[in-house]
Amino acid sequence: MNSDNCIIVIFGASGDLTKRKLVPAVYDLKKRGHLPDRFAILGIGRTEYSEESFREKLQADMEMEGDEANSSFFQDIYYQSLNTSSPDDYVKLKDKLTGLDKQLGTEGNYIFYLATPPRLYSLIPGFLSEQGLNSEERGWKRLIVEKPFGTDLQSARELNREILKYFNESQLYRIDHYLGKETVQNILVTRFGNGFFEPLWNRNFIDHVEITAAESLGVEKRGGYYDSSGALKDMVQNHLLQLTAMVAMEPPASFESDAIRNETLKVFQSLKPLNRDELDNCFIRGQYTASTIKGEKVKGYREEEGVDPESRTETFTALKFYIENWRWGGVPFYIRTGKRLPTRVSEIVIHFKSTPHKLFKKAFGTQDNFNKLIIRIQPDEGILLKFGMKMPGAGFDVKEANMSFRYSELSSVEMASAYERLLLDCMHGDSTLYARGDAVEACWEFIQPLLDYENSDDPPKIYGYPAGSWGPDCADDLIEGEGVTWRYPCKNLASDGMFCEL
Ligand SMILES: NC(=O)C1=CN([C@@H]2O[C@H](COP(=O)(O)OP(=O)(O)OC[C@H]3O[C@@H](n4cnc5c(N)ncnc54)[C@H](OP(=O)(O)O)[C@@H]3O)[C@@H](O)[C@H]2O)C=CC1
Ligand SMILES: O=C1O[C@H](COP(=O)(O)O)[C@@H](O)[C@H](O)[C@H]1O
Repeated sequence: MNSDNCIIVIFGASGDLTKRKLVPAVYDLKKRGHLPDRFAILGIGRTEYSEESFREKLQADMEMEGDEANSSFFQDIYYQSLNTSSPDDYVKLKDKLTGLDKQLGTEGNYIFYLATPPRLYSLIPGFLSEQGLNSEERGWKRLIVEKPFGTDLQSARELNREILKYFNESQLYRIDHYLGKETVQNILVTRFGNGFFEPLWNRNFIDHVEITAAESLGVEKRGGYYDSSGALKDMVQNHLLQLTAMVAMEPPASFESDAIRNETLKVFQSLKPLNRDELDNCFIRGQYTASTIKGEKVKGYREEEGVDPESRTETFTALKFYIENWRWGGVPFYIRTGKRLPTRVSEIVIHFKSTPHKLFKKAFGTQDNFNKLIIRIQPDEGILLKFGMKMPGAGFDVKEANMSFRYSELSSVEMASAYERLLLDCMHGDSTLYARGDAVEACWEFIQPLLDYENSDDPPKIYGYPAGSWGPDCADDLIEGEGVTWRYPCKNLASDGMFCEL
């Protein structure tokens, strides 16, 4: 599909997200021939740059030299310094855009990308609207809003309400970059493009579902932001619940954006509310402590730059919950995410029920339940099916066997980054892989009792776990059942450090 000629206006253009994700994503789109003939990026920030010095900064950030740096891509990048809170500066922005339209032929089609501190997300749309920059009289106007979309249920509702005064839902693109990952989209194809998974995909055959998003890095340079957020808001409210919806949703009637988003919303609306009395048994919080990983000393969270030395913000969380509907009644979902875990891996494990009668166990003493489907989101994307097979030789010794598929074997084409995919979708006006306002609010509604508990006078415990381990030991207690544990794709790496209550 061809994209319309357009300008991407990035607010927060001197920031980390722009240099690490957004501009590289547009660069890759250009390399793959996905950009329209007439196109520009207009960077916006308070910092003063000339257009040339802004281009040079981006080339340096992207470590580009020689031919790459001289490519026509950088000639399409412009910059305007602007104080996001000054109404007069938006007059200058409008003039700049009108000038670029005349010069380049971009036809008044603009994507406004909000990559600023989140408090500005509710202000910038109002200022844009004062200048008529939300009007689609001449060219389309789309607004991409970065995460976090609110910090709790009330603020998310207010933010929706405020932005919707100026932009319609159809113009609004709330980004959740997990939805841009190829393998996340592939969950839909796996489930709804094959006849044999779906008949088993329900409470009759599935024992429990496990979703993990583990990171080996700590908070890096984002300590200031992270300390006011924590794993629950940073990862669970958005990415992990979106993954849950992909696993749990009903087949949509069509592949239209709203058909899919209606089904994901129904999942969020069916999440069994977490009630305060149960929370101590289904909600675990952890924070990484100093340790040694592969011989190297690693800081604890409280020693990280920008973090309160007495912080009680969780860098790990695990949660057990249920989806109350016909398909999933009684099936526990376990999710966990954390920083400074032993490896970077995101995966979904569907644990199938064991056979009703353990024929081989009775006769020969061995027959575990091997039946799992593992959907690996990253890295080394793919799908692994585990089942039991007879070991060659006498008797009936049953061992685990694997059938695996690697995404990289399907095509030699390099996979697009999530931001690349999502930006292209926005250029095409396709919001399927963006979160709808009602879904974002439903996710906050589910999380809110946990936030209330965290902010109460008697907050939940927080446990220290050594950086490089799989989080607090007590996370294992969440999963109930004979011989059932989390899947550990790689062993603990921490060679010292303490598990403790903080
Ligand atoms: N970095 C990441 O990996 C991710 C970031 N995000 C979200 O994207 C947004 C941007 O993040 P990130 O790039 O890391 O943040 P940075 O702090 O690196 O950049 C923020 C940018 O906003 C600009 N800005 C505009 N107005 C203001 C203002 N009034 N006060 C302060 N800064 C202002 C700053 O430029 P100037 O000073 O020139 O005005 C700066 O370029 C955040 O909301 C974050 O939550 C989401 C996912 C990942
Ligand atoms: O949104 C976020 O996601 C990243 C993890 O993304 P991934 O694509 O690397 O899995 C996380 O590090 C960050 O804290 C969070 O804000």
